[in-house]
Amino acid sequence: MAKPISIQIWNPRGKYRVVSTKPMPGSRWIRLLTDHDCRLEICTEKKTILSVDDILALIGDKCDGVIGQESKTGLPFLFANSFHHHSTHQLPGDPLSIMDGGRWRLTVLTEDWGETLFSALSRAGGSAFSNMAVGFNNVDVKAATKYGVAVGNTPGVLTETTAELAAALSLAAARRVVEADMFMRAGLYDGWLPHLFVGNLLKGQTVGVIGAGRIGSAYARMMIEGFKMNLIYYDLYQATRLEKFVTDYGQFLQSIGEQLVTWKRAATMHDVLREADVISLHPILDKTTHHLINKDSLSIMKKEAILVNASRGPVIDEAALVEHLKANPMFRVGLDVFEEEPFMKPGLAEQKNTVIVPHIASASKWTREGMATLAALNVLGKIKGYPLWSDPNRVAPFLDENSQPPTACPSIVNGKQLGLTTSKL
Ligand SMILES: NC(=O)C1=CN([C@@H]2O[C@H](COP(=O)(O)OP(=O)(O)OC[C@H]3O[C@@H](n4cnc5c(N)ncnc54)[C@H](O)[C@@H]3O)[C@@H](O)[C@H]2O)C=CC1
Ligand SMILES: O=C(O)C(=O)CO
Repeated sequence: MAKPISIQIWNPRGKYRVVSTKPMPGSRWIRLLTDHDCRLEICTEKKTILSVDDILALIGDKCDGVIGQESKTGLPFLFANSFHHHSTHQLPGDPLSIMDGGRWRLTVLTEDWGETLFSALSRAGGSAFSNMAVGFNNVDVKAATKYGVAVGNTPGVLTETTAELAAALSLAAARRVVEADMFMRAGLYDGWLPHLFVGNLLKGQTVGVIGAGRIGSAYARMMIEGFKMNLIYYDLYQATRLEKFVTDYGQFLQSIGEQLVTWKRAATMHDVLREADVISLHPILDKTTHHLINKDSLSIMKKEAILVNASRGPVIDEAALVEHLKANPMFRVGLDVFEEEPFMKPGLAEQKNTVIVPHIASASKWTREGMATLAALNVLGKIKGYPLWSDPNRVAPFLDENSQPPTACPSIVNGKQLGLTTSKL
């Protein structure tokens, strides 16, 4: 069995043993655990992704809870976690086979939180696991529930930060910021030209959002308030608050003599793809959203459209995207996530009509420290037998540095299945 080499131990005499598979930002999460009688072991191993064997070694014979990382794309439980019953999408052949330097090889792209790890955690006396992420497509929630392990995630604290990065990618792609920056640095600029890096004006255009949940709605508001764009969205559920916001904001604009902004809930995703000038993807990753954007869906988008993805890489068929980018030089993308992270499909990096960043959408200091705090409090709360927080989207009380957090688990995704009670707070 592979043994992780380096571990940092805090509060060695603590009664409850909690393991974190990675160092996390900030120190409040460490204090919260150690102040509550936890012995905290942080794996400081340099590997980006720990293998199942590494994590088994970390769990050992006695472990009360684990904080894990989504880290990468995370395909393993894509299909197991789906709560939706119909899909027109094909299952991928072998999601863990990736092309590396011209050879196919097997790899594990993420911490693989399935049957093996949850049964081991349960045998070690553990009942708590939390991802330091809102997405949990790397976790087999059914297996966790079977072994009585609560699965935490970190919603709310990363909504605005992630939406801001999606807005940054939209702008950078629309105005060709990266291309122009590279041109400048290469010393190619020799004076103003009428045709130099002409891009798209956003004002008055239509922004399309696919998956208008927390992040999708926050992004929509930014684009509507910032650039006075009209909205078309597709989601399985009606985004009532977002619709009301656009109606009210449109009326306000009219009252000051400016042009109205409008919203439309599309009956199908294809309506969004056909109509929108900028399309941003914000759904969860499950079997209904795997390769949602593929050769066919790309073909119905406007030739000069902008596509942004800060959700999960496999929502886009990246090989089809590369072909589309090659054939349509005025079509542009902003990508924070990739189908087989940390790799990119051949040809993507060479395309000038791309803006590509390494999965940094939630990377603001406040958000990352907050994610660490929420993940630690999910684990601590379950160990201590605290109830579930009544509204996982209202996490501010857990993040106030100057007060003790509520005695509740901020967000447990299988709380109901485990029969956990909900806090009255
Ligand atoms: N790039 C990054 O660093 C980050 C990525 N994320 C990703 O963003 C996702 C969304 O996060 P939140 O907005 O907090 O989640 P959320 O649950 O509030 O929103 C997801 C929305 O997608 C919708 N949806 C589900 N299936 C759909 C389908 N087939 N078609 C259209 N819409 C569908 C849901 O109804 C929901 O409204 C996360 O699950 C995660 O994978 C989140 C944070 C940071
Ligand atoms: O929270 C998530 O789901 C991420 O991708 C990392 O912020």
